[in-house]
Amino acid sequence: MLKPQEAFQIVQDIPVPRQKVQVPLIDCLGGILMEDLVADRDFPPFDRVMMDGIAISNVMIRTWKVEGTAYAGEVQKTLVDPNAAWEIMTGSPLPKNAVAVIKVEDLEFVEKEGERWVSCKNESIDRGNFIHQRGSDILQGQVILKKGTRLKANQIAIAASIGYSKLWIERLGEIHVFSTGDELVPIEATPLDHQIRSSNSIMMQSALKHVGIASQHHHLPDDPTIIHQALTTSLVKSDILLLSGGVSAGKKDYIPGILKDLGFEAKFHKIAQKPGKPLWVGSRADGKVIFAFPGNPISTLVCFSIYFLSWLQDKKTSFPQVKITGLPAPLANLDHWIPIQWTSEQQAQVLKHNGSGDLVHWQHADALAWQKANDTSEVLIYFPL
Ligand SMILES: Nc1nc2c(c(=O)[nH]1)N[C@H]1C(S)=C(S)[C@@H](COP(=O)(O)OP(=O)(O)OC[C@H]3O[C@@H](n4cnc5c(N)ncnc54)[C@H](O)[C@@H]3O)O[C@H]1N2
Ligand code: MOO
Repeated sequence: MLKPQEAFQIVQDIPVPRQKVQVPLIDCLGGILMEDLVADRDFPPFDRVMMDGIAISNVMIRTWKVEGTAYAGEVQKTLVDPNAAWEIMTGSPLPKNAVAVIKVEDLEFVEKEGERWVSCKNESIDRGNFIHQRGSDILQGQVILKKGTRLKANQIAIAASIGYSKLWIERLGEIHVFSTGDELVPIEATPLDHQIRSSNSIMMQSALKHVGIASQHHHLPDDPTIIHQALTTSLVKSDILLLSGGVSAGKKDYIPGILKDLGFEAKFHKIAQKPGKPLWVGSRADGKVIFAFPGNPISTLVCFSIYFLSWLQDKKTSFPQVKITGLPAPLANLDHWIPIQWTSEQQAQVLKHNGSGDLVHWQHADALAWQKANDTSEVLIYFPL
């Protein structure tokens, strides 16, 4: 049977299916840019004043007559008298002939016989002071955002500043999440004695929502015809399906067979790990990918977090180490994911629980310690939850 690290690598090597779409800029976050974007003008487009204060051309004198006031949003002014100054505000174009800006905190203004004068005690005034020079960030016609860039908020701002209200991007489509099993009822239902409320799908959908991915949920009974039909319909719209339940050895564990009938090739079915042994992952020639998680809530949680989310987010999973008290004896043939809780910054203790169907005790888990088969060490690597 596959070791977790082998399974992890196989999953990482599956291409994440993405859709090519043109969407409003507000919806582009997290998408991958499909074209180079070019600066439509110099940035900044004019010599931009960086501080509220005055703009001057003579840096050798310390008192200037004020010729006028220039605000952001006004056309560029001209400093006519070489020994005079313009009062200027942050964001305004530097007046023609000015060579430096002095900030208002270093200035004193006085009114004399109907004229406004300004003086400054600074010892030296450097030319270019507080001037964000035209084209110093980028010149018109140069590539400002490269094709293939994953768009974060600051890159969305750049696209806006060069006039793109829509972009062509590659992004994840909606993920379809399926719970399966005749024993499951919706959250709001009152279960009969032999029934339980479904919790796996809302767990996965919440985690997806947290990372900004839209999903929809459907429940399926243990009926192969209905499952086959529902998955066929879903695969027309969605590139990634997440299923929980029906993948182990029970008489109604139909999922692997149905996925084969739908044209999916299993990358693997079963990993030498506990919990989560019967995880099924596969893909189809059209690039669609299905993760079918073992139904026990903790098995779904562990497989979803460790294998699926790291794949989806293209994250190199980091595995730091911690010293752990209360470890059980290692298993002979399976790697063991053990819930641990921090006792200090350096140490953690094992949480007692009743197996992978026990959501209650696992609520306190801060991380999953990875105890490899036959490994008796008390210092283990872990996966934060
Ligand atoms: N003979 C064997 N039996 C089992 C094996 C095995 O190798 N041989 N593997 C065990 C392991 S490990 C796991 S994990 C489970 C996984 O089984 P399935 O994927 O077939 O899941 P189900 O049988 O459908 O359900 C298992 C358990 O989880 C509950 N469940 C399912 N879906 C949900 C949900 N959406 N919300 C909450 N709880 C859910 C379900 O009611 C069952 O109690 O199989 C072992 N058996
Ligand atoms: O995934 Mo199973 O939890 O080992 O019961």
